[in-house]
Amino acid sequence: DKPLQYPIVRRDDTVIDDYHGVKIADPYRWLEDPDAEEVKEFVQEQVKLTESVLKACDTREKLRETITKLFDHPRYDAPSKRGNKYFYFHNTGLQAQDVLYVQDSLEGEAEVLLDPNELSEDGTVSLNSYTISASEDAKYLAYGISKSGSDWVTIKVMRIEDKIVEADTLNWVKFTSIKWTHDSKGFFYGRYPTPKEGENLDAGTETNSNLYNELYYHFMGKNQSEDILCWRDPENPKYAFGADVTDDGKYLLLYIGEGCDPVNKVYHCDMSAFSDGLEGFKGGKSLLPFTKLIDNFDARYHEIANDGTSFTFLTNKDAPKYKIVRVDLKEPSSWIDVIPESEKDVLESAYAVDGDKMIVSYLSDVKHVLQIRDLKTGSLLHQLPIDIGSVTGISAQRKDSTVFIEFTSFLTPRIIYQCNLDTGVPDLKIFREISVPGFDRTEFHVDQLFVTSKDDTKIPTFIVAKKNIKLDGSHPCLLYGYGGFNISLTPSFSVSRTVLTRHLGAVFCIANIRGGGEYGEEWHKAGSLARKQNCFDDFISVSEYLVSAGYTQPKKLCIEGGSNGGLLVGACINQRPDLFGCALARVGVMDMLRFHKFTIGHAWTSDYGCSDKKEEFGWLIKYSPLHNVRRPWEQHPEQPSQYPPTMILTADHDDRVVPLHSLKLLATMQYILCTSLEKSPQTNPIIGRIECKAGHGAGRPTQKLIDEAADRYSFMARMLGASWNE
Ligand SMILES: O=C(NCC(=O)N1CCC[C@H]1C(=O)O)OCc1ccccc1
Repeated sequence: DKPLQYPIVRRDDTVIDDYHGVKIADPYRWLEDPDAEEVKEFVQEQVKLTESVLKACDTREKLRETITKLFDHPRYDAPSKRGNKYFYFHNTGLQAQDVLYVQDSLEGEAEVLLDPNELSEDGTVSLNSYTISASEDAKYLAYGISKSGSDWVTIKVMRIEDKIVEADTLNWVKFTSIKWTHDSKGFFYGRYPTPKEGENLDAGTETNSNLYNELYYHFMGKNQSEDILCWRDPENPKYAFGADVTDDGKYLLLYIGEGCDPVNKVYHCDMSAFSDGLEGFKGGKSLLPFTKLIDNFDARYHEIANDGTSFTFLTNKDAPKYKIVRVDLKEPSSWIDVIPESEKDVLESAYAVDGDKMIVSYLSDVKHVLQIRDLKTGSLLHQLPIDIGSVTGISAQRKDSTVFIEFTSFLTPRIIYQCNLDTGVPDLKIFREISVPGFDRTEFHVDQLFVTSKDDTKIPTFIVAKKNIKLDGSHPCLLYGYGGFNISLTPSFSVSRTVLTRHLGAVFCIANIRGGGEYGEEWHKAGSLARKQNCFDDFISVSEYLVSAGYTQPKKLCIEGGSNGGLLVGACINQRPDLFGCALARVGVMDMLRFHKFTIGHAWTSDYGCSDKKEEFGWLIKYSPLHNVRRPWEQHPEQPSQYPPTMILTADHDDRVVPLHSLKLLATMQYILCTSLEKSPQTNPIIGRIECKAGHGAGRPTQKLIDEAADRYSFMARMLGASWNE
């Protein structure tokens, strides 16, 4: 087909930065201002170009229709018991946002408690978080709402008995949980300072850096201006604060983090020592009096339970695959192991249940294993018999003897198990099973392979495909990856992926590359900082394996990733443009020299490093997608290849990874590969899909999710030459 008409975009060649003596041009710096008319025009031009390409993708409507139909099935999440009531989310199928229900008993009549779909016409207002006041009765629902997918949250409070929404409204809130004191008089939450300059700096389109986080306590019935400032640390503007109130209502725990590494400080405050609760701290005279238990960033500590001053923590201190430890606040330097570190498996989470037990979840070769253990001794009581797959949620409280477990896998949409611990041997009963009409799991097969990477590291790789495919290299293949921030890609069910494998004959793969948490902190570190290139080597090795083993061939292989995974895709097409038949880079981090300047980007230096430092600039400049676009036909004249067809996706309210990353890479690729040449060998399209009134992904309404999937995968289908079969 005829070469695309790309817009001619202004380059400002006067913008040249000096990084430790190295001059780096940044001609599209002007694309960093979301409010500039010129940037809005750039976006409009790209939207038009992309629409013209998508119109020619003939599976687009079929995909939209089939994904919509398969998506239209009732979904639930596990119930949570709070006080004397149960709470759970439910979606009838195509509702824009899940709805929060409440019931007096598991069998009782459920009623709608909060329906976010009523908060906006187009479903773009979402429920970001919620917490029920923790006293005996479930008195209040405190909840955070987000608009257009932004990370900014407005906290509201509803009285549960009559569903009246109180006047209390808290703004400038981001990245926080909500923790009630047990007297239900109020709750702790984290926020950022109200900016001095103009308003509209919490729209979700601004790029201002989020620094100087603060911890507050809100009294019900008061104005936010009367909230108590509990903690802040002006000397350390990158610090972020999290609070927790222990089950006995006595202690306030302060977690202090500085970035995204699994490391934090832990301070504690005995609130029972305050004569009249937190009232005494009104007027902001002083911060709360904390005692420092851990005052360094050597490890992560997460509280599991306490009995008086004896505290049980999950930690990775001297245990990169984590362990459970105990300390008495009265003797803060003597720690004992309760569950020692496992040789092979990662101890991912633990919850106190049934008074004297805990349910622990291990990740073992990227699949979850659940155990019941004695809280005091750590000894193994029961192994819970769950299938190969993922535990995506555990709903448990120490005072309850019943636990709810959310399970999913590639071929299991979701099963919610109910586990009663007060009977001798705990039984796993199916409480609810999500079924997807039209999905027949017997048509598919799942494998887990271990692919050898460039340095001989074994990379776990899941492969999902129709049964009995021939390994003749003929299949379109979608390879998905992430590789960072200690995040593990475990098996999950996806409607759109099911449609691709069923109707496009696609093979779907997940590569558990380094940088994730699949094998604990060593695996995470092996794909971070100076070793970030391992992520790309791993992903490229898995790609080469899929070709050599006969699953697919380069021109039928599509790679996809989001956010840090968008960086993965951007780096891999720069390094091996010949290896892929299509690339989908979603909300990617593409400018590795400037990411730390925008919103919460400064927190990511724990994985990436920072160009402010000479050595770390040296790491970043080598793989930064924006700075490594080069003409393949000039690099390797012997094989005049070109970049694969590439779709770069972003959204105007993405204030996690601001859109400038994608816009600058798009302009750079279109210039270097296409518009700067009279006649360019680059005939594969390089396009941007820029969504409006949408953000990084969380809270995206159902229709927008479906529309984007239809666009992404119909582009992929056309570029891979995949045809639709009923
Ligand atoms: O930024 C993240 N998480 C990392 C994140 O969202 N990243 C990391 C890279 C790009 C993007 C992604 O991959 O989703 O969470 C917010 C936060 C707030 C306060 C302190 C630490 C973290």
